[in-house]
Formats: sequence, C-alpha cells, structure tokens
Amino acid sequence: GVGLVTATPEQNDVEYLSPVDIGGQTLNLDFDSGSSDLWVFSSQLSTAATTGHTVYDPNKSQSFALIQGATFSISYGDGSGAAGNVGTDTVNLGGATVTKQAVELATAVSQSFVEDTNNNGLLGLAFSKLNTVKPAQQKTFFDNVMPSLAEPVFTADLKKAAVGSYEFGRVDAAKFTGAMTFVPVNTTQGFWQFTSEKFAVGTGAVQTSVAGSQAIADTGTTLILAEPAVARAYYAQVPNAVNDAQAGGFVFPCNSNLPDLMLDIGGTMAKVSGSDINFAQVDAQNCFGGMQATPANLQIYGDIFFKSNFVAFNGGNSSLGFAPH
Ligand SMILES: N#Cc1c(N)n[nH]c1N1CCCC1
Repeated sequence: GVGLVTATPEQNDVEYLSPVDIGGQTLNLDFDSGSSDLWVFSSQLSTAATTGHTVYDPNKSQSFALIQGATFSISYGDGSGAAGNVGTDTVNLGGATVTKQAVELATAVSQSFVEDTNNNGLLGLAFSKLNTVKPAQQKTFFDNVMPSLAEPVFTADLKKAAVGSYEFGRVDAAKFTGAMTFVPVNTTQGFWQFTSEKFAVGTGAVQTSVAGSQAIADTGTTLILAEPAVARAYYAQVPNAVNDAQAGGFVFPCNSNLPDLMLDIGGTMAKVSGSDINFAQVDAQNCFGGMQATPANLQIYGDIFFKSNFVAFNGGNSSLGFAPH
C-alpha cells in the first residue's frame, strides 16, 4: 500500500533503519517516535564524519530550497546529538510524499552517529512542538503528510532480528492478532505519552509501581526503561539476576527462562515476551536485560516493547493503538 517501508534491524536490534527518498536520493533513516526532527548526514560534514555513510547532497537535488537563516540543534537522552542548517525538499517514503518537507542538514554529529555507519539520519515522528529548528519551528513528515492519507495514522511493526515495516495511512489488520486497544495520548510534552502504572511478572498478581506513572512509545529507544519498582520485582523472579553497575544494569545467566512482563497501556495490560527481555550477551555466561530501570520519572517503552506489540499512532485523535503480533 501507499506509505509502506521496511524497518531493518541493526545488530542486536539496537535500532531499525528505513529507506527514505529525499529529492531523488535514498537514505536509510532511524524512524523515531520519541523526537521530531528529520535530519540527515549531509555533504557539508567533514570527510571524517561521513566515511562509510550515505550523505544527502542538496546541490544534487533539483527540488531543494534553503530556508535562509534556519538552523537546528538536537540532543538525545543518551548524550548523542546533531546540528546544522535547514532546507525543504520532496520526501517520499514508500509512496507517501510531502513536497516541501523541512530537511535538516547536519554540519556536526556526535561520535556515536559517526560510528553507526548504517544510520544516515533520523526521521522524527513525535509531535511537531518538539522540533528544534529556529527561528521558525518546522513540522514533522507525519504532520505534513497526514491530510493526504486515507487515515491519519502510521503503524510500527518491529520484529526481533527480522525485517518489519512502518506504514502510513492505514492499520493493516493482517499485521496483528486479536483486538487492537486504543488509548488516549497526553500530548502536553510532545510525546506519544500515556499512563502506565501497573505491571505483572509472568502470571503473577497485577501491582502498581508508582500511581499515575507515565510512559512514552518510543521507536528510537532500544530498550524498555521502566520504574525501578518494575525492574526490581521482575528480576527478583530471575535466579542469579543482579544489578551490575559495570554492565550498566540488570544482567542474568543467558540460559535463564525469562518470565513475560505485563505492562498497562492506559489501563489495559500489554504483554512483553520474556524471550525479548534477553537482549544481548555481555560475558561468557551473562546477558543484559531488555528492560532496565529508568532514573527519570518518565518511562520509555522502546523497541523491546514493539517486538511483542504492533502499535498504531493516530494523529487524527491523538491516540495509540496496540495489539499482540
Ligand atoms: N536517547 C535517546 C533517544 C530517545 N529517547 N528517542 N530517540 C533517541 N535517540 C535517537 C537517536 C539517538 C538516541
């Protein structure tokens, strides 16, 4: 269908990359529902920064136009970031097209982006109020393309170690099982944010971590970052699991039989498969948990959540749909 692109995982499913056509040039971008800038590796970057990357060259696009005086500068929760100038061009993903989309051209990127040679930029899918372009804030691709879509939605179908998809304009019932539950989203902070205060470990009792606790649906984050109470209760059920400061969080024997994790999304429980919580090997015996405690007071449900749940982002009524897949 129109607006369908692949989502290909990097090693260890650290992030997912999707092909985007910008002014006739195709770049693989990280679709990020936790931020709102579309920025790309550009020909203005140093050779050191672009080695191994595909870059966008505005001089080779007939449809590029500079936005005089516009700049961007973005920093992410993991300390990475990018900055540069801004223009518009035709952006086409899987047939869904915006003719004058703000495209932010990096003139500086942090080392983690330089080293991640599969990643040629980000396509932000959170709300446009988080966009960093100055002096005039710009709209996300989703905001711009929405009026032309059959339905004002995009979906994320991310898989463990397999190619999935993002789709704009429809919710494909063939991509999930059972009923899809929709919950209202609180857009105040510019995220796809909802209340998530309850959890259960395996078939255990549902309990409240922190009354009123909030979470965001964030395809740009690798793991699930949950309330410390959730992480402590979950790993208490995993023999020989420890919170290892050197590893940066909870680790456990790789051959552990991990329980499922139930998390509420706006009051309805969603399941995260225990097998998806075995994220990556850290030493001969131990593996790193795909769910960790967050120090912040906002939980981040990243790619680990999406591997068990097909998610629909409805920009028409600011709601989030989820279903097992
Ligand atoms: N940290 C972080 C983060 C987030 N919460 N959403 N997207 C993020 N990144 C996109 C590229 C690097 C980090």
